[in-house]
Amino acid sequence: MSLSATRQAVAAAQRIVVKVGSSSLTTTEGGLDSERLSVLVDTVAKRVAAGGQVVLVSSGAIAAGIAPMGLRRRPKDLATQQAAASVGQLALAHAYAESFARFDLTVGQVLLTADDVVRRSNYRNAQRTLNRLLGLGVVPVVNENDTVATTEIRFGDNDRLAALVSHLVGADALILLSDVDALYDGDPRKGGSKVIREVTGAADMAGVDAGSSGASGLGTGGMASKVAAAKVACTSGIPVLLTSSANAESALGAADVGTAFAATGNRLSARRFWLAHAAGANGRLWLDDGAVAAVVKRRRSLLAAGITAVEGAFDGGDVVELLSPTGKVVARGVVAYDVEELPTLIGRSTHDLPPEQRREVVHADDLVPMR
Ligand SMILES: Nc1ncnc2c1ncn2[C@@H]1O[C@H](COP(=O)(O)OP(=O)(O)O)[C@@H](O)[C@H]1O
Ligand SMILES: N[C@@H](CCC(=O)OP(=O)(O)O)C(=O)O
Repeated sequence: MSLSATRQAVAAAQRIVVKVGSSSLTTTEGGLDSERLSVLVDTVAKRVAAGGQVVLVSSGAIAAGIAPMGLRRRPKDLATQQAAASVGQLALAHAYAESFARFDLTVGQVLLTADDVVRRSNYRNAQRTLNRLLGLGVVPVVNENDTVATTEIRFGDNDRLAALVSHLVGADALILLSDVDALYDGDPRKGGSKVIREVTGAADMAGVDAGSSGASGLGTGGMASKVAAAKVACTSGIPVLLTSSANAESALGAADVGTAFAATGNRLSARRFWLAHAAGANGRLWLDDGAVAAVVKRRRSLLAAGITAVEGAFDGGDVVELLSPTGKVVARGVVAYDVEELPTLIGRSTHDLPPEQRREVVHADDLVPMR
């Protein structure tokens, strides 16, 4: 069987982000499964020994804290989740350090909050640290900084975090390891679903039901968050392989398992990636069809004439979403006006406006179309 170009790219990747979910590292009673963890470490160490650089984005802090804290199930309230993560992250980092030491490999713990990638200055800081760790031959083990992240500033799921980290480190591939061997057209727990081997564009995803965030017992993200994360990575030029942690050896070897998502877009600059995926949007601009075509197809700046409505609380310099007449987010960009200024300008052509208000509402350089 000849491998698709995506799988060949994953197999040949030099710098790889591997994301592993809680369900792959912990027992159903809620404690670390050291045996499965060490099998994963064996596989990662093998790839490093072969000259690869691996960033491990590992979930499992909350789940690993359940048993040591004497809890019987995953806590539902944020404070207890954070307490569990505080206990569990220590156990997780310790287990990785011990396990990688079998191969004389050092691990470095990197705990990130959403702010660390949403704010541009923090983004560059995290980028520098991760690059330095990799350059020094250390295996970075990344997780969300659960103990301090509040509901408002959470990534919420590590699949998204892994996609953002992939871009941050300029990864050649992202491997998402879960408890299911591939993406199916419906939840495989229900039976009768068909496996999807390759995703090369939106057409391959038509009719796929990945659930909302229907996670299994210990995870949080579910398949929908993996699909969303795969989209973030591959539309930014990074191919993705999704499979089970039981298939990790093949995933990091011949890449002949699971579902492969082809890189559909080009690598974005740090600024454009931040604009497209990381920055929080403070408002929404509704566009007419002509403006959608100008912005998305012809890559023009957005002018006041093509805007039909404005929502949100934003100042000039904030990030906003640009919506089509049907409400689809077609682009994101940095708006040049405060929200109060726009209502009197929208729908009017530039030459009808006073000279000081003739500048573009979103300049083409500050605008990224979304697929
Ligand atoms: N279309 C689908 N294809 C594959 N798995 C699906 C699909 N829809 C829902 N799922 C479920 O999503 C689960 C994986 O998500 P999750 O439990 O969050 O994993 P992890 O802890 O590895 O992040 C699988 O166990 C599977 O039952
Ligand atoms: N940061 C959390 C995990 C969040 C998460 O996305 O979990 P999962 O769906 O298992 O990848 C933790 O370490 O428990």
